[in-house]
Amino acid sequence: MGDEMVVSERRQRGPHAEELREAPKASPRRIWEYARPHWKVLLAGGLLTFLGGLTGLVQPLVAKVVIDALGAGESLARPLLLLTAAVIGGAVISAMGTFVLERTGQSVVLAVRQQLVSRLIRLRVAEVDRLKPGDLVSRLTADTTLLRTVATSGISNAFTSSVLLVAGIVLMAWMDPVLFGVTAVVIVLAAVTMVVVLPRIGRATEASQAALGEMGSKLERIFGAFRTIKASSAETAEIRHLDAAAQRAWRKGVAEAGWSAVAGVTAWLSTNIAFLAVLGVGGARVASGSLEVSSLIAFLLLLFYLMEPISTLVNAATELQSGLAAVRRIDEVGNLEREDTDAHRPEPAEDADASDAIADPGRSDTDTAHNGFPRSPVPGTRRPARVALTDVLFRYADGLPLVHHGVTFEAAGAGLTALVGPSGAGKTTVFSLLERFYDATGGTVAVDGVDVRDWPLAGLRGAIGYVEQDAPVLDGTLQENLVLAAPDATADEIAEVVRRARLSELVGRLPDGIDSAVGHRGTTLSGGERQRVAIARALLRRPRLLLLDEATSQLDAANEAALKEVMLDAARDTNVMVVAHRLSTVTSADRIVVLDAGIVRAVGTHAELVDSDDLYRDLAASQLLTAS
Ligand SMILES: Nc1ncnc2c1ncn2[C@@H]1O[C@H](COP(=O)(O)OP(=O)(O)OP(=O)(O)O)[C@@H](O)[C@H]1O
Repeated sequence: MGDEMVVSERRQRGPHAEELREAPKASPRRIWEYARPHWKVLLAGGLLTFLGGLTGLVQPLVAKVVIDALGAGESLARPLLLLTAAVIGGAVISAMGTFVLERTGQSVVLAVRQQLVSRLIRLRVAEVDRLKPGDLVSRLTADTTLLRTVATSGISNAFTSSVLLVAGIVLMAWMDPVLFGVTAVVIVLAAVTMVVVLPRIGRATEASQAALGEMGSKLERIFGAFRTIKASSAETAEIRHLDAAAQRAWRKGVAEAGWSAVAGVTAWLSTNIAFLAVLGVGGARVASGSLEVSSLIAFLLLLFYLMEPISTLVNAATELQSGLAAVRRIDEVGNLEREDTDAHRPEPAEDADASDAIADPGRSDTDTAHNGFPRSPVPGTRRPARVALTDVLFRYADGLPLVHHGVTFEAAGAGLTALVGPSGAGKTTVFSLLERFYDATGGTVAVDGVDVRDWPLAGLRGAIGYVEQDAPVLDGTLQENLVLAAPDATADEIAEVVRRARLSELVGRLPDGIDSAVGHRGTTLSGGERQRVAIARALLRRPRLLLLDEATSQLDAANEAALKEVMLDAARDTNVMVVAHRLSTVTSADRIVVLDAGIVRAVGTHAELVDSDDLYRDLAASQLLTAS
């Protein structure tokens, strides 16, 4: 024990940061990357909007014809008809274009949400352990909602306004280069102001979204321990925490609104000043006879017409900044370490042990179906798993002390193995390594002679039934809870585990039987019932290895006896490992592993250990209650 183990590069995990790793500042290209799959629809929508806008551009030109016709005393019927057709046609085409573009925006958001959900669910346990779920939830809800604005009106408005603006500028330059020069000076000054203002909008948005995320985390903290908050009369203090985050979101929101107002007024002022300047310079030129009145009016109309695309473009740029802030927060989730669900990796490893395990005919129960998940095993063909830990070194994160200092023990075949030891000895951590919630820092954790890191993850977990210490029951019905890990279980199989987990009486008592709702976190069930539901769920998976983390709280005698019976029953044909906190559990165990401060002190039966191990004798004398 205690030998330094070298872990291959492949197995090393990245540094363990305390917060979400900051994604680099998002560029507008990131938003384009999300939109790219829809480029054809985007193009069609863009063309429609552009066409709609073009008919608008034609209007000043037609107006010039109307005025010229008026001056020449010609009929107005034709030009007016043309103008009406341009207005109505333009409106219809614009509406179609806007719809197509906004629909694309919604599709972009849908894709982002789907990707985010799949990333969140596949996060490694280690990442979720150090993060705040409430903040992650806000990235899925609040940030994607923000992205929707930019991906819908933002993309379409930016696109249409830019095109119209460019067309307008070209038209202006063609109509009168001098007046265009006057306009350009004013517009360039406005653009410079925007360069200063826009990044500030982005930063304010990001800070306000972060504050929203913090509110989510605080709420999640409160509802995660609602009874404790009430019982501790901590409502006022918790409200203060939430209020502080809400105030921060408000401050940043106000800052964002302020900068947006500056951007808006800059756009408005610049076009109006340009209007006045053109009127002044153009008027002087009309007076000197170098410009026709109709040309000045047409130019002013064009400028007036361009006011809208300019302010829309400014709005779109503002939204783009918010969208980029949201994309950055969404991208940070993408940087988190995810599990390789390796649904399509057929074999565990290249080493000899691994191929032995695969070739073993007794392994029919770990066969994988088309999607890599274990098939329902044929009763009678299940072979209990072999578990072996060899010189396992483990720390939860770089910089933290070792939890396991070289743990070595074996638990092979059917039977009950009890892990005992003082609180914090590293018992639950053994289960986390077997389930690969975490990977060992050194040494090997093997199931059936194959390093767990070389098992396809779905295959490994499919062979294991796991009952956490606080035996979580999820919101939903009893039936939904039971089939969580075995969605294909038949009614007979469910009835069988209900009987084995001593739940028949409960099912009989509930108003809707097995279809009764159990409440958020199973609050309508007792602690012992929740535990048995969790065990039944694990058993329904027909595991070859059952990991049971015994609750530290005391159960009443009837519940304790029921639980022990269920365990012993399962141990007849399954390798059952239990983190034991009760004397009755260990005395029934076939093998007891005594862990102390990250090393295995002794292995044996109850009788052997009472004779040979002082720590065990003390633990047994104190009923193995680990809160020592
Ligand atoms: N996610 C985690 N991150 C960092 N440290 C952890 C984490 N989980 C557990 N630890 C630490 O690792 C050590 C071993 O924890 P573990 O839960 O394995 O102990 P245990 O023997 O099961 O204790 P108990 O009997 O009280 O449940 C403890 O010191 C604990 O503080």
